[in-house]
Amino acid sequence: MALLEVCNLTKRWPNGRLALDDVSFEMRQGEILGLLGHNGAGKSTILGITLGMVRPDEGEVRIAGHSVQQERSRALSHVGAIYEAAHFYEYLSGWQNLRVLCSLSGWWDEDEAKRILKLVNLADRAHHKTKTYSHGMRQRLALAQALLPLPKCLLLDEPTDGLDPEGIREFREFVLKLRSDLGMTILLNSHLLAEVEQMCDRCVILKQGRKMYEGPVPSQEKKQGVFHLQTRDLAKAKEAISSAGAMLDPVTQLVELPPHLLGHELLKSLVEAGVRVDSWQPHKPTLEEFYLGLTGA
Ligand SMILES: Nc1ncnc2c1ncn2[C@@H]1O[C@H](COP(=O)(O)OP(=O)(O)OP(=O)(O)O)[C@@H](O)[C@H]1O
Repeated sequence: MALLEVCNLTKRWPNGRLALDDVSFEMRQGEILGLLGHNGAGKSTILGITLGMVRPDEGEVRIAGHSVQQERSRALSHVGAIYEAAHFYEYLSGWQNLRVLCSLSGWWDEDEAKRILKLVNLADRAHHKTKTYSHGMRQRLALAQALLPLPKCLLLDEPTDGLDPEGIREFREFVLKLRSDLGMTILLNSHLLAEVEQMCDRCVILKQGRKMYEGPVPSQEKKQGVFHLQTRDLAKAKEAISSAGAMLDPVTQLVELPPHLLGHELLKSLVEAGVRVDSWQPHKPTLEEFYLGLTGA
């Protein structure tokens, strides 16, 4: 069942700029979906609409079946978010900040707060002032805030921006844990293709406000009919490959097979033609290759 449904969103800003053009996609319960696109592609506008902070011209977002535009508080009761830079009261502790911020929404449960602070690895610093926190700790406090009260769905807007490699890895592990331990559904808005590759089940790619792709993260799938060849006999290989009806790109050494030919059959022909084959592997395109090909960057 879809937990979050983005339905036919169109948004034109008052300055005439079209930020979103009929964008739809959905997220199933328990999945991690990456939202990708160049600067200005419309990712933050989608998040803003999903959080009820931006009004779409057309379309709506439904969370657990409730329309954000029609039943705002009901829909948003299922969502936690890290959206833009997190702001805290610097002279209060992490614990006090959580208490104040949660109380604004009329909800506070001390045991739950303790549990979440432990989950994000902040329990031992919870009573220190936030002005003493590192950037990584602030992001973990923002995550704790997003998780109170336990939402079904988490929206993360560039959550690892500015973190060092250790902080990025730590944050990634937290997020994967949230899915495995709590079955959380997570929308991740990120510029970091490697992050999306490592964390997401599926992705949506936007270009100039339009959806260009929705599906599995491409690098997780072997591309049918494309092999990577490593050989010292490039000229001989090229000849054997073209006489079998396939194509070799001499720069990338990728071989594209015609539909009737199987990889092991072409490998046999290469060996029979006397080509010294160092390696012959099904090609897994990276998300970067796929993304740049699609967005024409
Ligand atoms: N408040 C606003 N008023 C006018 N135009 C806006 C406003 N907010 C965003 N835009 C424009 O809408 C388009 C989409 O912006 P958006 O912030 O959603 O893109 P993004 O994909 O999140 O970009 P980035 O990766 O740089 O954060 C851009 O052309 C942007 O300039």
